Amino acid sequence: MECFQRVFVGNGRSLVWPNARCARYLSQESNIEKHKPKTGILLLNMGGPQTVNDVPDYLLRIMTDRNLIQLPMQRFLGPYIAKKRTAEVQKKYEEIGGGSPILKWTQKQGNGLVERLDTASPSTAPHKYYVAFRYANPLTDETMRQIEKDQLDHLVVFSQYPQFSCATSGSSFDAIYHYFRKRQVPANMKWTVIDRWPTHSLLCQCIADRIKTELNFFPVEEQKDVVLLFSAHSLPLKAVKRGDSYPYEVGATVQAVMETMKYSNPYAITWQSKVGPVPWLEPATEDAIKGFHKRGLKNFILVPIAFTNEHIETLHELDIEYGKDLVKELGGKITIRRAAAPNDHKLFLDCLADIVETAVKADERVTNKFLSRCPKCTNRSCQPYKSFFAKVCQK
Ligand SMILES: C=CC1=C(C)c2cc3[nH]c(cc4nc(cc5[nH]c(cc1n2)c(C)c5CCC(=O)O)C(CCC(=O)O)=C4C)c(C)c3C=C
Ligand SMILES: [Fe+2]
Ligand SMILES: [Fe+2]
Repeated sequence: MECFQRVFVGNGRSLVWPNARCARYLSQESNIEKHKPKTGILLLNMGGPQTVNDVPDYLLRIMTDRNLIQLPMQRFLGPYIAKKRTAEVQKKYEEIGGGSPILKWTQKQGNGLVERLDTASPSTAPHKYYVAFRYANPLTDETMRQIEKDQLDHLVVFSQYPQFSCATSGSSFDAIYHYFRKRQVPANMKWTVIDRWPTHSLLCQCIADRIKTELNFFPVEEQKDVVLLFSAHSLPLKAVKRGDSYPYEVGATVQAVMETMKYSNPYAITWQSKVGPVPWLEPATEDAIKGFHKRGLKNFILVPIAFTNEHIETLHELDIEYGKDLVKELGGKITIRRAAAPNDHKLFLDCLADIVETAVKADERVTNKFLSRCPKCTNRSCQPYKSFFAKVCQK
């Protein structure tokens, strides 16, 4: 008899619950013990400040992360730049409602994911999701402590960036390595690492659906000419020259989405959110809109392609700076709509669950053998002998 059974709770929803008639369940451990999660799914992301008061710490962590930014005399220059940017960044958060929605969306995604896994994979249930942010609460160290306490059988480390960059996913993996640098890795806990999923078919179907929703706001006869601008966070050219795979993986996502949409519309990849004076990937989203507008194009949909939640760069940069301010600057003779991020779209929750289920079934420590080592990178997250993968996954 199964120790766990599926209990239907209405609205077609179900939960996995201890089976009170199971002899093993009754005779052995307590109810509480049986509720102990067996499989954890650790959702990695950068996070964002919950309130404007959290902005200084958030920026300080960003500016002192050498996997993300390499500055001369970083210990001094990093905090200095963080302090200088604080007021400007706080103002932006105030304009989008006072804080980042990343945690809210991640929790919705975690709940949707666990619900699906409990139903589809009772043998590895109960599942529990954990959130580890790199620059905001809940931070990686705090979450790893909880994971150790929970004594899981299996931990699935799941980067929430679909495309790998050693500045983003790499930095999060490095934070886990850092946590275990002076600690024992839990001996009985199995690990699975999901480091990228840029062309997953359900991700592409979800993004295509988000685009179609926006296309329907245009007059039918204009819909096929609406320009889709897939907008990804830019990357310094220095990182591209080191061999970071992020730009190619962003390209792969865009091609897979367009394939799903049967190349129904004109499209381009553009890059947003450059910071500082060094050269970054171009064309910038703003310049692309201006350039296409000059050539007489007037209908656009901006599609966030490298981040799965709404965040400051969709809600402020795309919606306010381009969707409102730039439209005004261009004399109002242009329509810019924006596709929603995947957020809690059903197809996206199905996508997350499919990725985890497939990875667990494959029973390999690392799901993608092309674990990024930028050929010329000196970042700690790229150095095999020091890295998280060497310590945790490849022993
Ligand atoms: C998803 C892809 C991202 C890549 C690649 C990336 C690289 C990258 N970022 C910086 C510097 C900053 N990024 C900042 C915010 C920020 N970055 C991403 C995503 C990627 N970054 C997101 C989603 C956000 C916003 C999160 C939120 O708060 O909602 C910031 C802070 C904001 C600011 O000061 O304007 C900095 C700084 C570098 C240098 C880099 C590549 C090496
Ligand atoms: Fe960034
Ligand atoms: Fe690298």
